[in-house]
Amino acid sequence: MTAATHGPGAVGTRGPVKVIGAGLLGASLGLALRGAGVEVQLADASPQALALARDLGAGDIPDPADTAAPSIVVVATPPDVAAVAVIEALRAHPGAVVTDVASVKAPIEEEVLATSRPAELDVSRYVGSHPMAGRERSGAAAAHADLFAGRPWVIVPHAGSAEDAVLAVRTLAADVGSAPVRMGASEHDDAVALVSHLPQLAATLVATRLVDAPEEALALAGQGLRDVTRIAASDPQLWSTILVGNAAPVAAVLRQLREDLDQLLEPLDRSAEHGPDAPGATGPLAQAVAAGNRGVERIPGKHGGAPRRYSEVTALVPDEPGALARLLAEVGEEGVNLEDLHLEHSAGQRVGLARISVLPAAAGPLEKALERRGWQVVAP
Ligand SMILES: NC(=O)c1ccc[n+]([C@@H]2O[C@H](COP(=O)([O-])OP(=O)(O)OC[C@H]3O[C@@H](n4cnc5c(N)ncnc54)[C@H](O)[C@@H]3O)[C@@H](O)[C@H]2O)c1
Ligand SMILES: O=C(O)C(=O)C[C@]1(C(=O)O)C=C[C@@H](O)C=C1
Repeated sequence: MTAATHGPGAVGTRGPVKVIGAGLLGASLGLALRGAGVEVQLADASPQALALARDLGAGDIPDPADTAAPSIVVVATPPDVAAVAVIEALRAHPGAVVTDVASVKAPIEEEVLATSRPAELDVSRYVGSHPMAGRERSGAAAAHADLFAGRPWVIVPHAGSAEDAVLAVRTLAADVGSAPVRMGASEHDDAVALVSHLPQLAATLVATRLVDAPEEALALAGQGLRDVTRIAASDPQLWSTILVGNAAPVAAVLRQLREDLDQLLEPLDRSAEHGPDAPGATGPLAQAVAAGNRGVERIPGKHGGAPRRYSEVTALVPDEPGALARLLAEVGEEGVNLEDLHLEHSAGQRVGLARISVLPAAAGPLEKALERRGWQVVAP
């Protein structure tokens, strides 16, 4: 795995950084910045959330009477309260650059610019942003310092953002291992409707089909179902706020999906009625799957470069404490970089399947090495 930070001394961000909203995103940022030697001040509307983030090492809770002025304030609250928090931060910290990490950008930008009177508030210090990094769990307990490593971080200046403020947010993103990408707010919102909000809803809809499914069917679930439903476990409150914030672009991509669904139903209904050899049934289905092949090929590799295929090495892991940690440690001892990891548990089995993604050249030697070390390696 890639280290999130470059260690103390190699970062450009001048602290302290104040993080408002110490949940998954805020605490992960705090952990990454502190790992890089940057001072982090935490704030949260929930005293318990704040204490948890502090206890996990994401930052300090400064004494208001004795606090150094932050150079950057990062608002990591839910999107519906982000604009108000940005405005309050611009007022409370007149020397600071202020950014937010909310998943939608245009409504927040509009609210900040509309609410602010330029005479009393310097909105040139506000630059919206959005790290394309996260997970299906909320709160500081799910945070980790590597969250941003290798992921795009969208920098979304408004027309009046000062270039030195843009640079400060870019530097912050780069300091936690992200790749900064500059975009306008609407361009960003259209893009995430397709690459983030549509997948969330697709996963949600597929998982919803499981709610009343028979236990016997669920017991057969394999990696395919797990691959497409991981993010269906996301926080309903956060996601409903994201979706209403980006309603028009999300509705537009959902309508396209509905058209695709209707086109799939036609050959299926024909086959169901006239049998699998019915004229005009197989062709459209093959075309639909082939179109998906072309789409998936276009998803960039995890470091934002060209798509790159990894090879999978699959090992059986006994369901006992420490077994997975031992396997991963041994992969490291073999000098192999773990590109990704999926765990599969079969109902009623006392073993799990650990699917380890590695560079293709490393797969064969790793399989042999793991077998030598006593692991049972199975065909992927
Ligand atoms: N979860 C993801 O995968 C992800 C990824 C990228 C960006 N984001 C964005 O990051 C932001 C935070 O998401 P999260 O997943 O960390 O949520 P979270 O629920 O884990 O954390 C949000 C925190 O904000 C606090 N909070 C709420 N209102 C507040 C207020 N008015 N002032 C101060 N604190 C307040 C909450 O108590 C909570 O601790 C959201 O805007 C979200 O759209 C989330
Ligand atoms: O990996 C995940 O769990 C995510 O879904 C993270 C994800 C995404 O869609 O990529 C989700 C929402 C955020 O706004 C940014 C990142």
